[in-house]
Amino acid sequence: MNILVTGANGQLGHEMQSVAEKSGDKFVFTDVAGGYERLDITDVEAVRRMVAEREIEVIVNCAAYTNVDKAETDVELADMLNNKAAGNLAQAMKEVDGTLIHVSTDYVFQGDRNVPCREEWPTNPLGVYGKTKLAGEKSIEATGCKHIIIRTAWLYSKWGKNFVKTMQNLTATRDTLKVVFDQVGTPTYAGDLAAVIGHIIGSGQLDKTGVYHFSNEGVCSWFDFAKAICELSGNTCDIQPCYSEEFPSPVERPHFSVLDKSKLKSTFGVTVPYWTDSLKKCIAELAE
Ligand SMILES: NC(=O)C1=CN([C@@H]2O[C@H](COP(=O)(O)OP(=O)(O)OC[C@H]3O[C@@H](n4cnc5c(N)ncnc54)[C@H](OP(=O)(O)O)[C@@H]3O)[C@@H](O)[C@H]2O)C=CC1
Ligand SMILES: Cc1cn([C@H]2C[C@H](O)[C@@H](COP(=O)(O)OP(=O)(O)O[C@H]3O[C@@H](C)C(=O)[C@@H](O)[C@H]3O)O2)c(=O)[nH]c1=O
Repeated sequence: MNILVTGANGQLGHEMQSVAEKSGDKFVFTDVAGGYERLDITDVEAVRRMVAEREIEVIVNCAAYTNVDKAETDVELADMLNNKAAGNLAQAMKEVDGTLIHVSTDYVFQGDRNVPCREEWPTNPLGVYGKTKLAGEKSIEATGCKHIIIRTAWLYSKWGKNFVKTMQNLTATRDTLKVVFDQVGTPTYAGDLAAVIGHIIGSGQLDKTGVYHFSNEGVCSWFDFAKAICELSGNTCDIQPCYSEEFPSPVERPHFSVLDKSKLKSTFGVTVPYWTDSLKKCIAELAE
């Protein structure tokens, strides 16, 4: 199969490259930066051309606008990337009867119930990032293409910018730190998400159109996550829990966005690593 990966220079895009190395399928890795073959997903004609020339049957969309705070004032670009471009990719797949594997977020939920969020629950994003990601899901569905939308959460890896790398730096350079404990969710190691995407492709289950949830197993607050990162990195910062109000941000985030993964596990038959086990793996990789 010929598979197009967009956003190859991002966290998930990098991890998809390890998946490709172990696969018999032919992958084309693209981005707007980083020395990959150039594909701007906002350019629908360029997407169509690449799909036709490379006879693409599956697109794995790892490209997105992921700066949650900045999206509040950069609404047009966030919408262009997270919504309209997602629709472009879906349209291109519809035209060749291919499948779009797309990644969305726990931030589509308001997060005001303290039970794990299920796929069919009502959504109510609190900020521009979440709103544009939800609009992207709807744009994909509207094309009628075969699609697998995976909502994930709190993604980290050794690549790019993420909470693990930020906390490693802060806890190595500061004596004390405040981290919110009233936002609860589950971290996701991008390598585990890429492996699940590889499994879905490899097991020929691309016709199982729908929305699915995936994160690592377990539950924690950003405070607990920060404590684990600090300890596993061998740092000794005094981290104190705080309320969201004490950590100023232009955008409100969900208080409880743990994702229920039952649907993905039963549909695709995958087992999911516990969050601290995967965190240990990533921190070991970062130490190399
Ligand atoms: N990060 C997280 O915590 C979470 C992410 N997600 C979702 O998971 C997916 C992957 O996220 P992640 O790997 O962290 O994302 P990254 O921000 O690490 O990577 C996104 C990539 O897309 C590229 N890109 C930007 N504009 C374009 C464009 N016009 N055409 C093609 N590529 C472009 C970026 O390039 P450049 O850097 O040059 O802009 C970057 O390389 C996204 O859909 C995201 O919404 C879901 C939950 C949590
Ligand atoms: C750096 C820092 C952050 N925080 C808080 C801010 C925020 O509420 C929380 C996490 O910080 P971040 O900047 O990583 O948050 P954020 O960028 O909102 O992370 C989100 O990114 C998008 C792309 C997603 O899809 C989400 O799943 C989620 O991963 O920790 C502290 O309390 N203290 C600190 O020192």
